[in-house]
Amino acid sequence: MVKVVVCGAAGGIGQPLSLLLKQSELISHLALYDIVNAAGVAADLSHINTASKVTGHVGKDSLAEALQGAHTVVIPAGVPRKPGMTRDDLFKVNAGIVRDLAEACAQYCPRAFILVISNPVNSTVPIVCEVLKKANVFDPKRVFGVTTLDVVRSSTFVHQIKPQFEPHVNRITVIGGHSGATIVPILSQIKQLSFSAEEIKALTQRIQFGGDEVVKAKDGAGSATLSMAYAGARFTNSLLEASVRGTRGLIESTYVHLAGNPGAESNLRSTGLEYFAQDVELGPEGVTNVQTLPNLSSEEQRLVQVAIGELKGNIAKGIGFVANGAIPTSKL
Ligand SMILES: NC(=O)C1=CN([C@@H]2O[C@H](COP(=O)(O)OP(=O)(O)OC[C@H]3O[C@@H](n4cnc5c(N)ncnc54)[C@H](O)[C@@H]3O)[C@@H](O)[C@H]2O)C=CC1
Ligand SMILES: O=C([O-])CC(=O)C(=O)O
Repeated sequence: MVKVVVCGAAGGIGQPLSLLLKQSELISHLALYDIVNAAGVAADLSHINTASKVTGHVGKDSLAEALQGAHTVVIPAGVPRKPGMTRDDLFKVNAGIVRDLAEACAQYCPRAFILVISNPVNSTVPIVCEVLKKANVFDPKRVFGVTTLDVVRSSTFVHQIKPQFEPHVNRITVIGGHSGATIVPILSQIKQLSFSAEEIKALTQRIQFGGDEVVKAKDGAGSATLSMAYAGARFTNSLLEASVRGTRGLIESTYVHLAGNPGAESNLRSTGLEYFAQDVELGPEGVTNVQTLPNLSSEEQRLVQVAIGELKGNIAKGIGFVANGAIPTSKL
């Protein structure tokens, strides 16, 4: 039974995510932190008749109290996209928010698992890792970029064109990162069904740009929140199952720091990247094993090369932000 902290708990993702986590029997204390409204959300959730205690913490002065003793910190803090924006456009606001939260984690809960939802994930995860490295508390097994929504969408969209594919049972590996062309679903893994080249192309495109569908439909009111809360709760629950209950063999696709993670050597060599999303086995200490990349079709290999090109820049931007404290002027 552990303490889990949600940073950004009053937001569009934070509220339903906290609601879903309130249902976990592995959480004894759910601490909700935000710069606004966290007390109200906590009071509301605290009436739900599950055993966990819920506390609300509003504003920077209460961040230490929120984080102390945390087993896991989930971070959906920051601004979402509006139509016409890329995830990278969020960097100038969210980079500083995520850096400050990571600095507080380094100080108050240096051994906590940190799950990063705030976009652009391809850059915010490097920001968290660089902050923890600077503070000498970095353990690559304990920091995760939450890319589960891409996995959730993959199963759903495949089911929509192949109803015999059960979306709740069949998991599809998604590798690369979490934005547009960096999202590479490995549809060639689905051996039980056949797809035409056109179907694969359309599905891949829809999965890569699934976030845009929601941004467009919400028409200025933000991006995916409910499906993201579901995906975030799924990843958090998998990690808690593996680390608290000790369940073995739990695998999720997630964006992690490769060097220093068990099993990551071959991915490090094949991608040449410091960070990459792929299937990871979870265990008591976080990452137990980074799985070797599955066999890829020639089209998937091409997509991975495109993803690598884009990821390089995203990663460098996150690392540079922590090193220099500055946002590249071209993006201001
Ligand atoms: N990883 C993924 O797959 C996905 C990521 N996202 C990202 O999640 C983030 C949050 O999205 P929404 O919940 O829709 O946004 P939102 O605007 O509804 O909520 C964000 C919350 O963060 C809070 N916040 C702002 N600065 C903070 C700080 N310094 N400390 C703590 N809390 C702070 C705000 O007060 C607000 O309550 C966005 O960056 C969005 O792009 C969204 C969907 C999927
Ligand atoms: O599209 C966005 O900006 C939010 C997000 O990451 C997603 O829905 O996958």
